[in-house]
Amino acid sequence: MNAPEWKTVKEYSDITYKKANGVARVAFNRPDVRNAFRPKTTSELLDAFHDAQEDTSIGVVLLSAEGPSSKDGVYSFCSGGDQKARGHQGYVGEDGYHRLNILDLQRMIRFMPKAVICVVPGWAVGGGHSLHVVCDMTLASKEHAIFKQTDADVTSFDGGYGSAYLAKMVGQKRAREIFFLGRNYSAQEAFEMGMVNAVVPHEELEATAFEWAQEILAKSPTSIKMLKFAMNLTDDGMVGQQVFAGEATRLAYMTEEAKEGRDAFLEKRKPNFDKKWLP
Ligand SMILES: CC(C)(COP(=O)(O)OP(=O)(O)OC[C@H]1O[C@@H](n2cnc3c(N)ncnc32)[C@H](O)[C@@H]1OP(=O)(O)O)[C@@H](O)C(=O)NCCC(=O)NCCSC(=O)c1cc(O)c2ccccc2c1O
Repeated sequence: MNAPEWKTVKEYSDITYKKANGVARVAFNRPDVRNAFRPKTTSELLDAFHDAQEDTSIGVVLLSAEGPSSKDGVYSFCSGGDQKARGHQGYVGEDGYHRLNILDLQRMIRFMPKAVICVVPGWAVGGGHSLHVVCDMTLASKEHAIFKQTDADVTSFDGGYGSAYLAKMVGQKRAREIFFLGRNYSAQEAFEMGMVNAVVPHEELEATAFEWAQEILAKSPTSIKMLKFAMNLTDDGMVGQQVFAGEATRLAYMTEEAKEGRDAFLEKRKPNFDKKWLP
């Protein structure tokens, strides 16, 4: 497969954002602090993800990271919330407000009607670990990826997707070990636990993610969207039902029956549903 011709969509300070061949690549770009996120980082991520969601030519989003660190050559995906930006009630942005807006990004990833692949070139820690959990799939660098949960070291706890959903993925005992002990796990160990889809040689990581994206893009967009929402549904309660049902409503709107209902209202007449009670 030819190398993608990435085109920068928009310049940001804390992330990079590019597109090529139906794929959007959103990447952390603070490698010298292991790609820790501050509120500005998260706002930029939300902006880029919103653009990718709205762009009908985009079917897959890669959430990745730039690197390595210019200080010591270490690769990272994301080390979670920037502890230097952490204030009394959350992470403090330039506007002085305290935020936990990474949870907004988690929901955006979870509910966006497109596949999101997490590309982990190095450390995936704390809130960075939770982000990989909430993505639809994860590809990890064989040589450099390390998965670690430090929430219990810094009095934080992702009580939603980061932990409870992780437990559905790797099992209760493993999830508790990951959070309670905060150990390092290699890409291979994460794969064996069921939280990584493939362990990829570092040099091939980005190309492999792009190939996986191309395979998904060859499928039916409606099927991918409905499958994602169907798999989310049982874990997302009423919101999951709402998201799935919203798409079912969209499909119903496309029927002749729905057009008749709309037209009858606009023409101030009774609808003629023509007794199409299909078996
Ligand atoms: C990631 C590490 C394990 C890497 O260790 P290593 O030894 O390789 O590197 P250093 O520790 O020397 O780090 C290099 C350099 O980067 C800076 N840095 C690294 N991580 C962060 C960070 N998270 N914030 C700020 N700065 C960071 C480090 O200070 C060094 O800088 P120098 O100037 O000295 O060069 C290790 O770095 C590590 O353990 N990092 C911290 C991981 C962490 O605890 N993250 C926060 C977890 S909590 C969280 O992320 C979180 C955020 C939310 O918004 C939530 C919202 C709602 C619920 C839960 C949330 C949540 O859990």
